[in-house]
Order: sequence, then structure tokens, then C-alpha cells
Amino acid sequence: MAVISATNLTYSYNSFSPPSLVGINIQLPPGSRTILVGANGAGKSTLLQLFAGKKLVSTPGAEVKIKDQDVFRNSPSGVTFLGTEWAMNPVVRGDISVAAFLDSVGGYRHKERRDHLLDILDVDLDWRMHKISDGERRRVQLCFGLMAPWDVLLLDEVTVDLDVLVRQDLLNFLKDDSEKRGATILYATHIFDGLNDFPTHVAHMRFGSFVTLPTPWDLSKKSTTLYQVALDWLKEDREFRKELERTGKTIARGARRNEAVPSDSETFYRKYDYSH
Ligand SMILES: Nc1ncnc2c1ncn2[C@@H]1O[C@H](COP(=O)(O)OP(=O)(O)OP(=O)(O)O)[C@@H](O)[C@H]1O
Repeated sequence: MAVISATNLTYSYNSFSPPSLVGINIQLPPGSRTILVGANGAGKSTLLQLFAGKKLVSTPGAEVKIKDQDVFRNSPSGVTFLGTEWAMNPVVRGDISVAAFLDSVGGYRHKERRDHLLDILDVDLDWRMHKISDGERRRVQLCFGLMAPWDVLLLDEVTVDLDVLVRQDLLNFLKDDSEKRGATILYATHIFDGLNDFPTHVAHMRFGSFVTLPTPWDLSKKSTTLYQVALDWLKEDREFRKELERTGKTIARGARRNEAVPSDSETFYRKYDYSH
């Protein structure tokens, strides 16, 4: 049985935008850890947000379910969504200690997991939230987001500003946790370093559809790395787009990215403007 499923899922943000997702049909088994690969604008964040029940899908015949329940209408329990928008949330920039912040969001109820996460993420309970770096704030947020045990974890690139050691420890924790508790992870990322032995499945999205459905990733049978696979897929995407442009053809979604609307990661990078 699938724990996460989408059937005939087509989704547009509004009536004047081309659909951001087109005819998605996927099923993810319990305990799987799937990496979503796709170029900027491929539809990864949109898909994760829909699974998180953040938007209503009104396309006739479309179903978006977790644990066999409609994500929007029934809000299935045990689902955690972590995305980049956290970094911009003013609530976590207040003049408050990490200890007080985590307690105010129920940290005391999951003390053992909280302390384990504090250790992995190298977070100091005495830090003041308004005086820490973006990466440190991200670590506190991850502790907050992950301390309650989840059955389904939807991750939209949350490791961008973590240092490599913390990132690796976090990935090991997530993998271990999912193996021990049979919990399921769907993770969209552009960072493939150190990720080779993390997934059970990998999938490739392009222009709002799956080019490669979630496919088992068996490291023992691989002579390549996830990084190389992602690179090859993204090169194919670029060639595909160029060919469309050359021939003047369009596809269902039009290959017409809505340039006026930045994808989440573009918003994130624009916000932080790493160019200087
Ligand atoms: N609020 C919005 N309104 C209209 N269109 C949007 C909105 N947010 C995203 N889109 C469009 O939906 C498409 C998919 O965007 P999405 O953010 O899901 O891509 P992504 O694969 O997550 O990209 P990235 O890797 O850059 O985060 C893009 O063409 C984008 O322009």
C-alpha cells in the first residue's frame, strides 16, 4: 500500500497561469526515502506543498492522499513539512533564547528527541534567536520541526545553509530515524553531495511532470553516483528545452515557465543575494 499518493494531479496556481503540475500519478511505499530531482521551476516545491495540504486541488478526478486520507480536507496526522520559507519567518527572529523558543513550541514533550537533535545540529540552548546567523537559525528551526516524531516528512531543500558536517549528521539522523520507525521521506534538493546512500528511490521531474517516476535506488548495483545521475538528467532537461525552442514547439505545460513568478529557491536566493 502507498503511504503517499497522487492520482491525475494537475494544478495551476491561478486561472491565467499555465499548470505547474500536469497529470501526476505517483505512489510512494511506507518507509521509502525519495529524492526529487528537477531543474528550477520543474514543480518540486509545488508538489511538496500540495502533499502538505497547503493548497486546495480542485481539478476534477485529482486525488492527493497521505495514509489514504485527502491531505487538504482530512489533514492526516504525523505529516511534517519543512521548506525554505521558514528562513524568512519573523517569529524566529525575536529576542528570545533557544531554550524558551523550543519550550514555547512543545519541546518539553519530546525531550529525548529534542536533546538528540540539539546535539546533532550543534545548537546551544542559550543562543538568542535575534543574534544568531542564518545557518544557526536554520539549525534551531530544524530541531523545532523534527523533534515531534513524524510518519511522513516532506522536505523542500532545507539544508542549503548548513555546514557540511551538520548536514551529514542530519541526513544520517533522518535515514536512521526512517529505518527504525518505518517513516517515509520525500525530499526535493539541488545538493547531491553526501546523499548517495540516503535514498531508497529517486525521481526526475521536468515541466511539471515525472520523466522518471520514483524508482528504486540500489547503491550496491550502481556504478554511478546520485550527483552524476542528477547532472545527466539536468543536461537532458536543458537539451529538451533547447530542442523545443529550436522547433518552436510547446508541451502540455507549454515549457513556458511563468518567469514572472519565481520558484521557491529563486525567492530564497534573491532574498539572501549571495552574489556579493
Ligand atoms: N505562487 C505562484 N503562482 C504562479 N505560479 C507559480 C507560483 N509559484 C510557483 N509557480 C510556478 O510553478 C512552476 C513550478 O514552481 P516550483 O516552485 O514548484 O518549482 P521547483 O521545481 O520547486 O523549483 P526550484 O528548484 O527552483 O525550487 C514554476 O513555473 C513557477 O513559475
